[in-house]
Amino acid sequence: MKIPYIKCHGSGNDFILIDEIENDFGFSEKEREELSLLLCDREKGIGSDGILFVMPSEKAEGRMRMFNSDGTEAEMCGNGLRCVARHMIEKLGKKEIAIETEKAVLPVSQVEEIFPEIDTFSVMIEPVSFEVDSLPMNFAGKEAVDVKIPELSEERTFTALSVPNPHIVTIVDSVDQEELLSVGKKANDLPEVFPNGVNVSYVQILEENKIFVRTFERGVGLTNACGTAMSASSLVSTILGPNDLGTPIVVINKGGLVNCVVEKDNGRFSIQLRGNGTNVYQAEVDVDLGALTFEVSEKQFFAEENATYEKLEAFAASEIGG
Ligand SMILES: N[C@@H](CCC[C@H](N)C(=O)O)C(=O)O
Repeated sequence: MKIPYIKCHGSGNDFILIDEIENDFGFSEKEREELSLLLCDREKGIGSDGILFVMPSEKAEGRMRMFNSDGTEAEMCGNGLRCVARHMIEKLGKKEIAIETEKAVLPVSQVEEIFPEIDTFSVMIEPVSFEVDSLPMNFAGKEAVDVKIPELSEERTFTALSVPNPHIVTIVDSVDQEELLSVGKKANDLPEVFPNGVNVSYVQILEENKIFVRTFERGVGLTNACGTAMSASSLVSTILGPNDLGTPIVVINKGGLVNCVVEKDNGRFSIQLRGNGTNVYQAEVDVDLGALTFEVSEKQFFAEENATYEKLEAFAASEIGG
């Protein structure tokens, strides 16, 4: 089976984008899982944090399904949705469209650049819920806001929320990557507390409306950035920290930066996530799922936009002294 794909990223969170509107491959659920395991592998595969399947929708201009590198499907993917938004916006020649995701039809648009020369896409992150049942999380209370989870850490306090994939967020003085790795692994090996697993983020407040976020992603591990995690972290650091509602929060990550605007309307939170949707290259992969082998054609790189993105990356690194 020959599958054209685009290798793309949002803040260095990288994906293989497969357009099933252009080509109806008729993948089974098992094939989606197998493709993710085979192609996302960093050593033997193409290498990526996940696959974005772009499909037709009856409710919107397109539909996104996102599979993590371990073959599991996520309810939502913020960085991935920006890449899908860019793909569909360019394809349809419109600036504002809607994309169906597992839990909601979400508005996406091309907006003012958040960094010089970086085409910027805004995606709505919702529904948002602090109810522990929405993750799900087994906890003695309706919500778990700024609470200890002794199975994970004796010291830290976490806030649980779904956006709508499951997240826990802790605010720290400085991000200890080794600790995050260990806590992330523990949290995803704790079905009695998190039956469906959970994304774990450590947030450092750099100044008012500027934070640094690192995330251990369910189904992947430590990634350069996670869009839903940066959105969840912006909301938590608005409620528990110095950030403001309705104001762009600059979120620095290992792969760049995004802006998040947290809004509250009739008691309900939503977050606008704004950032890049950068294409790295396009190619075709010839996959034999029976033999679990594949071959990639010659790659056509998007050299200019990648060179431009390097400037944003360098700026973001300088913001955290890297
Ligand atoms: N990196 C994504 C989130 C991908 C899904 C996540 N690992 C999960 O299983 O919930 C993002 O940018 O939001």
